[in-house]
Amino acid sequence: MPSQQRPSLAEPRRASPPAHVRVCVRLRPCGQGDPCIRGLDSRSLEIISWRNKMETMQYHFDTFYGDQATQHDIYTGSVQPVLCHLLEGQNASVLAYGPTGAGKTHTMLGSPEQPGVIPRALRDVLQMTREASCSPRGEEWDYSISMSYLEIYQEKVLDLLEPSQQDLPIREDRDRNILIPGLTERELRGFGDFERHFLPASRNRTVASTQLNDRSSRSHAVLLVRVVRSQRAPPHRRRVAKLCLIDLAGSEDNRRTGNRGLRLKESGAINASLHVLSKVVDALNQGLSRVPYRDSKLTRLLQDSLGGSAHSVIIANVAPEQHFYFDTLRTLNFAAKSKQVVNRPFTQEMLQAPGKAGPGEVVWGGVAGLMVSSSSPPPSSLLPLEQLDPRLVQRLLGLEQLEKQQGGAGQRLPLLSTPRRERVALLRQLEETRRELQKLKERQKELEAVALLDKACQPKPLHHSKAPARARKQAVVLPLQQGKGAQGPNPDRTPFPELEWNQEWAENRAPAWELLLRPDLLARSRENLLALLNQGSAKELRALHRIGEKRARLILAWRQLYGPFSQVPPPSGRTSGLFPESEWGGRAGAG
Ligand SMILES: Nc1ncnc2c1ncn2[C@@H]1O[C@H](COP(=O)(O)OP(=O)(O)OP(=O)(O)O)[C@@H](O)[C@H]1O
Repeated sequence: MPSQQRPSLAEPRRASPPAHVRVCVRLRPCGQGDPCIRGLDSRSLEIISWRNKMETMQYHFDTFYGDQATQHDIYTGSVQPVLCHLLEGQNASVLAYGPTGAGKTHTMLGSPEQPGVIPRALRDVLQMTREASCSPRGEEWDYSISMSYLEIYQEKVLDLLEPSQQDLPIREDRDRNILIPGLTERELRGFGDFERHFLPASRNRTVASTQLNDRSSRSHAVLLVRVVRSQRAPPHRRRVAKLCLIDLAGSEDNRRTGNRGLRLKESGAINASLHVLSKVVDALNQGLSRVPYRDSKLTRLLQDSLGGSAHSVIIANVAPEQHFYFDTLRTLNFAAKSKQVVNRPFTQEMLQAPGKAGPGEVVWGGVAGLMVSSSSPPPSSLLPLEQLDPRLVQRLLGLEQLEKQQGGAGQRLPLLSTPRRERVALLRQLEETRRELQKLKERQKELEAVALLDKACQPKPLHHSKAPARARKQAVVLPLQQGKGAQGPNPDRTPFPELEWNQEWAENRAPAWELLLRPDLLARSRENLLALLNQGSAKELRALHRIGEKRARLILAWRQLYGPFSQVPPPSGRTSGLFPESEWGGRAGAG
């Protein structure tokens, strides 16, 4: 095969030593009133004890920045050191945490006179890649940098570069990289590009005046920067790293903020997600098997920054005034427990055919931290074989071989003639193999279910052709199919018999009762149906007209993989069925 067409190959991940989350605390200058906290040295501080005002409690962090510290100090002391990992293909993230009005936005964004972490980091990343490509060894490498910018507002993921009200989905690929299909990504060739995209986007972030801050952030803002390093000549190695810069919304004590109405609702969402963040840190510290990343959008998005694959820095911002006392204490306690979180950064390199993966394209197979993609394919068994992770294909082939060896009549392994110890080991290996194979088969079934639902979403073609069905069938992982039986593939038999039903649904023939109902009743019944589709158990779904066991399972599988449905089929017209065309279009586009 010419190298040009060779599929991407993933090398095993190269793990770095475990890295503790680095935690620093920044104290903002005191406004009115007496301070309740003061620094002791470059790592420690003390705060008045709530039990006894004559006593203090001491805290130690990686770094403590007093109220005289400059933006430059914070950046060079805590942020700059982690950026070098980006060129090694490892992820990094910086997160500003703290109560409202304590200086998070000042630290991350700053002002034209005192630029914060974000502009400084972008300037340096651009500079670093320029220098690396000009160095004598760098001649063989191309670098590309791109950015995306989003906010999480009231549990909705909103694009700040191309603002709309669409709540973007958060997905995870099989290598646990977090993806946001549909999120805009802009290429950055210089700092001018960054300013051109970032400044107007920052104005799109939701801010409002509260009693504690005139310009209080009402959302968590996340800037994602992707750094891709590709080798010009064969073997075309490619490393991708992600820098995640996060300005969290501040926790708010609503007895003091005086928030009402919308502000109170926003505050509820902010506090709830910060509470989940705290639970995530607790779960990681206790080594629990279930870390509640999925309990909020924020933690889902931060999954690879906390306890994941990134070099992470938390900047805990605190305010010195006494009326911030309990907020400060909570922040310090969060910061103290975050110190114990250990991340496992790794580098993964891909061998990539030149020109295959430009900015915005996703290489399947688990590039470390490849997070944002406006064109990532939905996870589906319909990926052509050459796009499947080669390790998986190899594994399947090996398993298939073993399965054949142990499964075929008259082909049993000569276990009886093997010495006892080896026999036990062999049997154990076979058992493991069987379990693994079972898992893979289940996964494949799941993917087939998704593929089936994908198909159901496509508008019905005017002229029926069998070609698409064949193409899909071909793309299903081959070794497993072969393992299914001796009949071999039957070209006349659709691999997905349920398609007929789905096609019918996709055609959207309005049932007569819908046409007769009053519009308000119809709308209500559709709302109920949507709630049932999104929350119903398999049993409840089966209670629906024309939904049997299989269809209920398909709906559950879809829900699990793609999140809640946003619409039910409209009563008439030519839309694509259960999944609205726009939504489907977004997903298809993401593919
Ligand atoms: N280190 C600092 N030096 C000077 N001024 C500061 C500093 N930190 C914060 N400020 C000022 O304090 C005010 C509140 O800061 P900022 O808006 O950054 O708080 P925040 O933590 O982002 O609040 P919220 O969570 O409500 O968005 C701003 O006017 C900011 O300029």
